[in-house]
This record gives sequence, C-alpha cells and structure tokens, in this order.
Amino acid sequence: MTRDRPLRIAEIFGPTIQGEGALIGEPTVFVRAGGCDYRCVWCDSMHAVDSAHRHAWASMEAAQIMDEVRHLSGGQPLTVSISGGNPAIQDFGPVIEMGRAEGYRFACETQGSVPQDWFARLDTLVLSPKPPSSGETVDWERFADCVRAGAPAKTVMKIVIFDNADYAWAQEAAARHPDLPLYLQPGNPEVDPDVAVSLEATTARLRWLVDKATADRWFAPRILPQLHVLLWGNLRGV
Ligand SMILES: C[S@@+](CC[C@H](N)C(=O)[O-])C[C@H]1O[C@@H](n2cnc3c(N)ncnc32)[C@H](O)[C@@H]1O
Ligand SMILES: Nc1nc2[nH]cc(C(=O)O)c2c(=O)[nH]1
Ligand code: SF4
Ligand SMILES: [Mg+2]
Repeated sequence: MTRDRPLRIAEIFGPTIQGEGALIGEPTVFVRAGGCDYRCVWCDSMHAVDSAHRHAWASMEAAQIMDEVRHLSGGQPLTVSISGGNPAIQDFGPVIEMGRAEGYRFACETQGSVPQDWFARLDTLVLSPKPPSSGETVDWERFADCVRAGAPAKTVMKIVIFDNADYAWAQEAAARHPDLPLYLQPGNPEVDPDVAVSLEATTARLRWLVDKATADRWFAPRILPQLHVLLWGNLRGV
C-alpha cells in the first residue's frame, strides 16, 4: 500500500465567503498550502510563500486536513477552496478524494505553472496567470498543460490588474484562451496585515478598471472586487 505524503499547510480557516472570481460570495473553507514557485512582488499571502515562515506551517495528512475542514464546516459539506502558496506543487489528490466521498466540493487557485492530474477531480479550477507588475513571467505552454489537466472541471482565468501594462497584457492572455471565462480584479498594493486598507482607494481602483474596460467596449471579462478586502481589509483567516 502506498502511503500518502503529508502536505505543508500554512493555514486552514473558515467558514467564510469566497471573496474573488467565479465563486464570489460562496460559503467556503480555505485550505492554504505552504510554498510557492513564484515570488510575486505584490503577493498578499507571503506568509504561505516565503520559507522564512516555514516554522509556522503544519505537516498534515489528508485525513487530518479533512478532520479540520469537517470541524470548521460543522460537518456540512460545502466548497473547499484550496489556495496557497501554489497548491499545485503538492499532491492534493487524496484530500479531494476523501472530501468528495463525503459530498464536499473543491475549488483550487493556482497560477498555472505546474499541471497536476488531480486538477481533473476539482469542481472549479481557477488559473491566475501573473501580469508584468508581478515580476514573474508566464510559461504559456505549462499554462495550457494546466488547462488540459483541468478538464472536466470548470476552469476559469482570473487576472490581477495593477496598471495599464497589466490591462494590455490581460487582453493578450484572453486572446490566447478565449474559451476560458475571464475574471479581472484590481490589485491591492497594501498587503501588510497590520496596515488598514483604504476603502476609498480600493473602490477607486475598481472604478478605474471598470471605466477602462467599458470605454474600450471590452465585454469579455467580469470585473470584481476582492470582497474579503472590502469587508475585512488584510485580516488573515477570513
Ligand atoms: C495568494 S494567491 C494563491 C494561489 C496561487 N499562487 C495564485 O497566485 O493563483 C490567490 C489569488 O490572490 C491573488 N492576489 C495575490 N496578491 C494580490 C494582490 N496584492 N492584489 C490582488 N490580488 C492578489 C492572486 O493573483 C491569486 O489570484
Ligand atoms: N475570503 C477570501 N477569499 C479569497 N479568495 C482567494 C483568496 C486567496 O487568498 O487565495 C481568498 C482569501 O484569503 N479569503
Ligand atoms: S503565485 Fe500566488 S502565492 Fe505565489 S507569490 Fe504569486 S500571488 Fe503569491
Ligand atoms: Mg488572498
């Protein structure tokens, strides 16, 4: 019998609502994986990326992860959102299989740099390729591998926009993958959990993006705020 390898988990929290993209507003428990192959300059989850925080990550078997999810959801099957870090550098297959058997649904957020067989067992795969402002460069062949690996899960693309260059880049990304439903969200430049987020500045960034897309008559994307940032700023665990 093969033994599942334990997973590096930065945090498990909820229930809360999914604050971004296709499942916005949906009740969910988050499982945040530790470790990432990217270092986006504006990452809002560096506590799950930078190995300086490794000491705070837990090593958990699939069954322990599902125990915690079950505890947080009060045993009611809901959507589990797997995020990170990049969860695709680990094997979440056993967690998904265990949860599905109990009626849980699974969504996963990843940048699309590493394809995994277990993507096909998700309900929703959110691929979030990184625009120029992140400082990272997308390998579009690997990204296409991730799209292929995701079938038959519902796969969507979600792009963070900080500036005009990101916006133009998102239009090119959309042209590469016209079949993927597209979601845009303005970037949050203030990611320090100890610094209050300005609601006014946050809504101004959303207005800027909506104005830009409507002026261009670019109707392909849905444009959404980070609902959790509007409600709780950079608070962790929500
Ligand atoms: C923290 S990442 C973890 C999953 C995966 N590594 C990824 O980037 O898709 C989750 C989502 O938050 C977005 N994100 C990260 N930092 C952000 C920021 N400062 N403003 C807006 N969105 C951000 C990412 O682009 C991604 O869509
Ligand atoms: N409520 C809430 N919604 C989210 N959507 C994506 C998140 C993430 O950090 O991956 C996130 C998060 O951390 N909290
Ligand atoms: S890929 Fe995601 S988790 Fe990794 S550094 Fe970028 S935003 Fe953060
Ligand atoms: Mg986040």
